[in-house]
Amino acid sequence: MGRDAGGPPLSRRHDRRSDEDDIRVRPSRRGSRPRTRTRPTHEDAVPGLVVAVDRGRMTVRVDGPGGAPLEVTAMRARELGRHGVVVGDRVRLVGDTSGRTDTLARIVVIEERTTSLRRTADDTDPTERVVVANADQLVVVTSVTDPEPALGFLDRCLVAAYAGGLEPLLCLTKTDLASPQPLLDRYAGLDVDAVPMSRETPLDELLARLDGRMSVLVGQSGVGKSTLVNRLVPGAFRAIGEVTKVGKGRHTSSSAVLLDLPGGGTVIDTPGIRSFGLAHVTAEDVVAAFDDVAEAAVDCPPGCGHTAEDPDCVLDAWADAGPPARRERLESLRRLLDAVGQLGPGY
Ligand SMILES: Nc1nc2c(ncn2[C@@H]2O[C@H](COP(=O)(O)OP(=O)(O)OP(=O)(O)O)[C@@H](O)[C@H]2O)c(=O)[nH]1
Ligand SMILES: [Zn+2]
Repeated sequence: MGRDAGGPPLSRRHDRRSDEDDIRVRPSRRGSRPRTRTRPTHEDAVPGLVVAVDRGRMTVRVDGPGGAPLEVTAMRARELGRHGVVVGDRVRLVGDTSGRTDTLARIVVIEERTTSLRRTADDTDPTERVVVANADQLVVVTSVTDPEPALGFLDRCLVAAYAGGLEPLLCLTKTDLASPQPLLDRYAGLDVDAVPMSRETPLDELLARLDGRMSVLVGQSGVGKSTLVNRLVPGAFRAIGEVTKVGKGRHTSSSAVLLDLPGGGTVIDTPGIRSFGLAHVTAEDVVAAFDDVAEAAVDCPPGCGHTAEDPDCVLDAWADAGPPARRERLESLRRLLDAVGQLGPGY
């Protein structure tokens, strides 16, 4: 929207068009100053991908000379206001994009996000933070034992994935120690894709799902996520066996970092994410990720939470009217909806 330098306050305007005409015939008292501030078009800005964020400094990957990837350090331009930049953001840069030591470019545009993995600090604090932008899938790494699967955390990860537009994938580690079957059964009703994994399992099955896509990896401490990342991205050198206490993660180790898979595709490791506050998520956001359920739920009363306690929820009737698998699907979905309703990120 254009801003007039010398026009009357908006409240006194009756007809915007005549007002503009008025200004044209009666030049602003400030003389040569242009009436409408011309915002830079940034047509020559260089497109890039944010691969790391560290205390206000972004590492942005751009096409260097000859198309070879080049990493440029950049800051947010002031004109972006409070708009945050996260790993996975597609941005446009101006200034020094040479990537040489001690140079700094400016991020002037953040492209619209296709997906956003979000969380809130806890379930009562509605301030939401985008953790990663534009990722295709959320890979939830969980061990089948040692440590025992944190079911509440798994449910919460799935909810965050569905609410953010990411496809969830379960990567079930340490299958040399126990069977993944109980976990597979738990999520069967939701059709969540799952890959069993141990240190000895070939990576093919997992790589087939990561190929050509941008995937975020989340997992609680000790599940074997670093072991996995080091296998997937030789040279990533993620620290293995490091003890991190929930809620006491150091900031230096908590930022997400984007890593390239040798065969194509990228994984984003999120060492600091041990919980998902879901204050920003509604039951509707979750239900919307399941076409069949969403279609049935249009007959629910407005604001229906779709849980077993919601008296007029039509989903029970929907489940009863179909094959037994529908009931299983509804039960699985309601477990996720319970996670939305629960308080406390440690749930
Ligand atoms: N038995 C078995 N142990 C594994 C497997 N994968 C990893 N481990 C062990 O589990 C422990 C934790 O592995 P990490 O890779 O450090 O786990 P993490 O998820 O990165 O945990 P943090 O370092 O706390 O973030 C280590 O002692 C690994 O050697 C597996 O497939 N089977
Ligand atoms: Zn309902």
